[in-house]
Amino acid sequence: MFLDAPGGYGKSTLLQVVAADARSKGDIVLCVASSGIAALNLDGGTTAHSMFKLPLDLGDGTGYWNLRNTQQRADLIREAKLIIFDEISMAHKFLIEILDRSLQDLMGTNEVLGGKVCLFAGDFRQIPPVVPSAKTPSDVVFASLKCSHLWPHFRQFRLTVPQRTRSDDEYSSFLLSVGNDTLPQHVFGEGDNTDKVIALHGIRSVEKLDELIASVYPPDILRDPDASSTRAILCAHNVNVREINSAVMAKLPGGVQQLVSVDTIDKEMEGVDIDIDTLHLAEGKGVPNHILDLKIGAVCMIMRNLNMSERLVNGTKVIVEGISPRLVTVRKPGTQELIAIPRILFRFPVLEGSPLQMCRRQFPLQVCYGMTVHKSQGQTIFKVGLDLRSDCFTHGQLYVALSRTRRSDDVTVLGAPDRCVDNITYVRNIVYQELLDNT
Ligand SMILES: Nc1ncnc2c1ncn2[C@@H]1O[C@H](COP(=O)(O)OP(=O)(O)OP(=O)(O)O)[C@@H](O)[C@H]1O
Repeated sequence: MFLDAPGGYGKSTLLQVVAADARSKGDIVLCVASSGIAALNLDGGTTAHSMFKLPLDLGDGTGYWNLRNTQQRADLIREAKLIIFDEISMAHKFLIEILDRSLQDLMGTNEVLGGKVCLFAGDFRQIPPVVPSAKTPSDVVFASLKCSHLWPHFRQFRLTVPQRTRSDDEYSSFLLSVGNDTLPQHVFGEGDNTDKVIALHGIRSVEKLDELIASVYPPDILRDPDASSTRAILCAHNVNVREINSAVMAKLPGGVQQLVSVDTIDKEMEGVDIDIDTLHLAEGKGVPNHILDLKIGAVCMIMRNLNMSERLVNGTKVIVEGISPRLVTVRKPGTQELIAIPRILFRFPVLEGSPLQMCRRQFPLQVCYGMTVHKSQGQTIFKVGLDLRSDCFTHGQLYVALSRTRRSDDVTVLGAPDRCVDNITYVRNIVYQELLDNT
């Protein structure tokens, strides 16, 4: 079964209810999602990789994984009456295809997904799987479950009433038009430099970064880390995230404490002559920087799945309570319990695509007043700033960013300087129609 609905129509909430109902009758329900942070929306949720012990490298998607490797896990999966998978539109189709073959092998049957009752949920208007090697939109579309041989086997159910934006009907309709790409297009620029954009009518526009920051994090909110953690400035690009976090950190009270990573060349690469400054400058996807600037009271995001049962996963927001070179002490917003975060080891290429691997020992923390739209998928955010000085670059990014809040009044946008006309900001909306067919 596939539960299909636009963002904020209550998919995750319904999955929770279905799981709770089945469990109340004594049935085993496995709840997974394509990311740790999305899995937190489900009781007992974990990542699909962790639940099914799937390989991180999905290869060409033709393999299968021997689920019998772990006896206890194999028994649990065999016994499960229902498998729930949220945010499936973000999962690479290879993951579902490997899961299909692995379940068939475990259950000893040729039936799709081993004959298990599966309830998958997602919204193909939202951001598709990340395909690092993608060169064209077709490469991204190819990776979607929609393009899998399994897709025709799913029976579809729809939710039709917006929940997150139920107090703002006009905004609900606007969001749907953004997701379905049915708003009128305007053309900016001339000759070869033209760009098709849509108008963000009804959304407050600002012209400077300081104004955007002040609208999301006014001084009284900045002094209250719990309140700050319910807000975010969303950006399409990491470079803007970094700029926003530096600017907000400068406004936070208190002194900065610098935590410097220990960077080394990977053991297997010993003997390779490389400058230590090159290692310090290296940046990896999901890897903290060589220098981590923190302040007491700063809102940070955890950058690794540290502990699913403690709900400390990649994307969990925490508030810094203590800083020392060996430990950073944090607490989750709305709680008082202190959690010690140690440094951990990150292994990654010195340059993207390079075979030269390096190791960085650093705290898995990143200041998160600004964050990428990708990280916000699946979340409800009380006040959103949109930094669209650099446009969105992939399918569904604008729609995900706009659909995190409850009302249009809770969004403020900063666009490129030449894209704000009469207080209306014009931005690019990328939608791959192939992903919306039959949606
Ligand atoms: N039936 C309901 N009644 C009241 N509030 C609801 C209901 N369903 C969902 N909500 C609220 O609406 C918001 C969005 O719900 P939910 O996260 O389940 O939507 P979603 O479709 O999974 O969204 P997304 O696609 O963005 O992940 C949440 O704040 C949730 O508490």
